[in-house]
Amino acid sequence: MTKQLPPLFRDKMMDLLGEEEFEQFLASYDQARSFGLRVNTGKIAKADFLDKSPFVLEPVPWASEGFYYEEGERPGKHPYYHAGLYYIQEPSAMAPAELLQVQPGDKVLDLCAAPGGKSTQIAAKLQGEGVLVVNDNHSDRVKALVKNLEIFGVRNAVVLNERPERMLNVFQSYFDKILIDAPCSGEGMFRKEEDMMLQWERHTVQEFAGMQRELLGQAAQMLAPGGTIVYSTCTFSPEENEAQIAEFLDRHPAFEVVPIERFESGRPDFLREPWCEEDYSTRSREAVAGTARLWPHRLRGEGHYVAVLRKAGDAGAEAGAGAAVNAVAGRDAGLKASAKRDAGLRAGADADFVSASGAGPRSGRDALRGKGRAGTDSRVSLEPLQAFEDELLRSEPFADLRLVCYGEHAYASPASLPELHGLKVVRPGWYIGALHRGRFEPSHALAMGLRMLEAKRALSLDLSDERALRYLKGETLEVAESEIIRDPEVTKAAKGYCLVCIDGHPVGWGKWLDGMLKNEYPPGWRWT
Ligand SMILES: C[S@@+](CC[C@H](N)C(=O)[O-])C[C@H]1O[C@@H](n2cnc3c(N)ncnc32)[C@H](O)[C@@H]1O
Repeated sequence: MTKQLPPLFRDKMMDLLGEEEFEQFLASYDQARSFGLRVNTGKIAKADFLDKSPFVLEPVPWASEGFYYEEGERPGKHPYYHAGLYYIQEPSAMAPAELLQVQPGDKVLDLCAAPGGKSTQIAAKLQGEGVLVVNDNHSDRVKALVKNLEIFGVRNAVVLNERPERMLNVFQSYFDKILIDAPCSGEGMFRKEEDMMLQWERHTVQEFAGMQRELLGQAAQMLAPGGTIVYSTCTFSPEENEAQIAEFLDRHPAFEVVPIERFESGRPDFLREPWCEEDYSTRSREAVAGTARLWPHRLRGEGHYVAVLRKAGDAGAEAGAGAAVNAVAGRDAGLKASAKRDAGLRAGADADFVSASGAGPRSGRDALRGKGRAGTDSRVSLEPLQAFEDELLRSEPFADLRLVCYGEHAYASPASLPELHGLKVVRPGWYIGALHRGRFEPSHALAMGLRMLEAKRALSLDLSDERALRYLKGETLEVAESEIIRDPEVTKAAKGYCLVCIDGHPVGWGKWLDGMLKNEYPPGWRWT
């Protein structure tokens, strides 16, 4: 494979690394790559997953929920994948979100998020508490992002399809933590995706450097005092890495680098002609030594670069800097309800694609449960949704969220979110379902975000039950009434919607009637 590397790239790496290290670097292209998956601790405790994992797993040292699996395994072809129990992710790519040190309750922005690898990692760390805003400016890639968040069962995420400069007014100094997993020339992915080599040219590095500079400046404006930005790329070029950070520090004196100790350090010595400017301040030049390089010849993963940047601010927000960034915190608890907030109902906008073209949803006064129904300005009655909740849901999964209707579509949105005036909103929150002609049709996202115990009617198929795969293929199933799990005190009838689970993990809806389960698994998600 070394022969296929673009000659200009080889020459540049030789110049940067020097002959001896360059040989080691080059040799890595002929070595086997590593494969990784990350457990969704928003759905299952890590220990429980390891108990039932069908794969041989080995921990990724820098990611609390990350594991290597062996080449030849096919984790994407397993019912647990459809249950959202893990995400398949290249091991080095697990480092940036880990270094962001997300805590439940944080307000987090994933600025370049599609297809959502790192968004799902952040979501698991939030454990359903706080706000996750994910954005990507590419409309097709956003679809994969939405799907990955849904399969992961994320309840507190908002999905935008925006140019970051349009987000500045709404989110000025709003976020505690921001991840910029920047678009880049992808040199670190040459071994994993050989096509990347064909696209690589010297000028692409310069183009990406321009975009990265803008993204860093925009993120700085959306970050609260005391907040943290993690900047990452999957490329080696210093123009996109150390030079970005040095220039950013020179322009933003309120920021400093929080040193990362776990990996090889960033390279101030790469800040030289002909690759980079040379006139950075001493502070900035020295600071890039605290950023990190993940080299494929030094660890089991592909090439990445990561920098952790802290904005000056109040002491509370700054606590945990420094050493804390090197700790790997594992949290295996399930989704937890955060402090009760006012669940004000908003209703009214009429677009199917949820795009706040100035107006946005209108506010009503009342909450759905126990405090009334839609506000007087609503054109959509929420009664069918309430009836569904009464019939099917044991918990109050929307209690801490704000119900929002866009046309017929109901979402549960993080309550503390600012108004998203004028932004292209793909998902204003957890998609609950459609209110149509006096009926409520629960969404697949609702099923994926629930726990089996939250449903008053459920069916749990064993992994070994041939009906588990048949369900995922979209087939109608024979299901005896006695198999429908329900509390006779609460739900006497087996008839109607039922949360279908595999080994106790929700995979979708079915409708039971007279010994048959009508399959509600969405066609686009089916096992093929
Ligand atoms: C490296 S990929 C992100 C991968 C993602 N973080 C993950 O872990 O799955 C970079 C993404 O940035 C998006 N992008 C490029 N320019 C952007 C911009 N100006 N604003 C927002 N997103 C952008 C691309 O569409 C692409 O999906």
